[in-house]
Amino acid sequence: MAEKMISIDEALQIVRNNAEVLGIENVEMPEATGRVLAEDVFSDVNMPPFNKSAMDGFACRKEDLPGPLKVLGEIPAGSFQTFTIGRGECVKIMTGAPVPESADIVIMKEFVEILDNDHIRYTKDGGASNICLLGEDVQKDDKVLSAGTLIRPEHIAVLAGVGKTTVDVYRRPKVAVMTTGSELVEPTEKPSAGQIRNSNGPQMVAQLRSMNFPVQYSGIVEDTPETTQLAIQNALRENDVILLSGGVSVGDYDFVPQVLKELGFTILTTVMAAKPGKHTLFVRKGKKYVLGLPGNPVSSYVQLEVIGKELFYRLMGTSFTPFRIKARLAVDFKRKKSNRYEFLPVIISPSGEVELLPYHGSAHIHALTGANALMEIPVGISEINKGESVYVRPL
Ligand SMILES: Nc1nc2c(c(=O)[nH]1)N[C@H]1C(S)=C(S)[C@@H](COP(=O)(O)OP(=O)(O)OC[C@H]3O[C@@H](n4cnc5c(N)ncnc54)[C@H](O)[C@@H]3O)O[C@H]1N2
Ligand code: MOO
Repeated sequence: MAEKMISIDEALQIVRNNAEVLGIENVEMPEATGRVLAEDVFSDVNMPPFNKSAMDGFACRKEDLPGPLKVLGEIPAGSFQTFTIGRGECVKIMTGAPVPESADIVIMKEFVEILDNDHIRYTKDGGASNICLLGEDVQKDDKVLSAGTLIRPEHIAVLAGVGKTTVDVYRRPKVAVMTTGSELVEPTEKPSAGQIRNSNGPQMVAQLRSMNFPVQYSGIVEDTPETTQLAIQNALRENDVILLSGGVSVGDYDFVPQVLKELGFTILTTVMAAKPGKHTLFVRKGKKYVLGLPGNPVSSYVQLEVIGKELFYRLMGTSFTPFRIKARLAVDFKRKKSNRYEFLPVIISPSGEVELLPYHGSAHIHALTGANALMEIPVGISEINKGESVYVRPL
């Protein structure tokens, strides 16, 4: 009997409810990109640490403009000099240098006329103060980053700025990638009759590497219950998650669900109202997880992006929000059945319109290489007219 299809949202919720963080480790700050902070980070300094000049020019009192102003001396960046600027006086100052307390404006050197060796005049009316005030960006003891933040290079700059040279981050999941199918040969081989090359294995490894995860490639597993069981048991010894493709649907040789049940795993998802990716298997036993993706390469790619990323980022202590935008369809779209949430390879044109591509279904990897986005078609929608807006996920 056919199993009940759950929605993608239900599947995502099941993943969220089950994925538990794997632990915390301390890493050197420069190596922390792609990791998730396991602690709040506070600033040990004010930023800027003093009233700082934003321009190369002259510091003076606004009320004395346009001058003439007598130049008392010079303050380069990196030096801290105490000038008292009085009526009709100024100090030459560089970007990044501390502005003397007695000045309330820095006039840009481009708007200054040199009158003689030590006198200048402002040639403009008004203008910004060009002073970044002490603590205007961050105050000492302010929280600058929160636990749960996925660290990007711009976060590294903040960590560096507050002198946080090592940080607590959540442990990344160790993932074994495995492909099942007696028809598969590795890319180094020429397929014989009835065989195809394993494209999912390298694709899944590449997707995980782009997330900066350590990956163990466990190879091709023949379609027998014994080899499937042995391969899963071996991979589980050193890994938190097995990411596998193929053998997860209803064929006579699709042994993965049965083997996982025999190994004591709880089956949490089997069929999902998704196209591609109807057969997306998610199972758990304690802190070990298996995500079984459909064998077709487009299905495996898409569901690693949709369900896989939710699982991996949750295990790492953060949530994953897919980046989606709304764009107008350049042509009419129709589909026969609307019972699954569909992801379709498309091109967002330079003018921002969504163009469809020739696409023959979930085995058609070449369609993905020509696409720059996935268009989303919700359940219940079978027609979308030209000019209507659709959600697209840029690739
Ligand atoms: N009676 C039914 N048959 C099928 C259904 C169904 O609901 N009822 N669903 C179809 C859909 S949709 C999909 S998707 C597939 C999923 O099947 P499996 O995940 O069990 O995958 P396989 O049967 O092992 O393979 C499917 C397809 O993909 C090719 N493949 C497998 N692994 C790789 C790989 N590593 N690299 C490249 N290509 C791979 C495989 O040769 C098959 O052509 O089931 C449908 N059938
Ligand atoms: O789920 Mo299958 O992945 O629709 O082709």
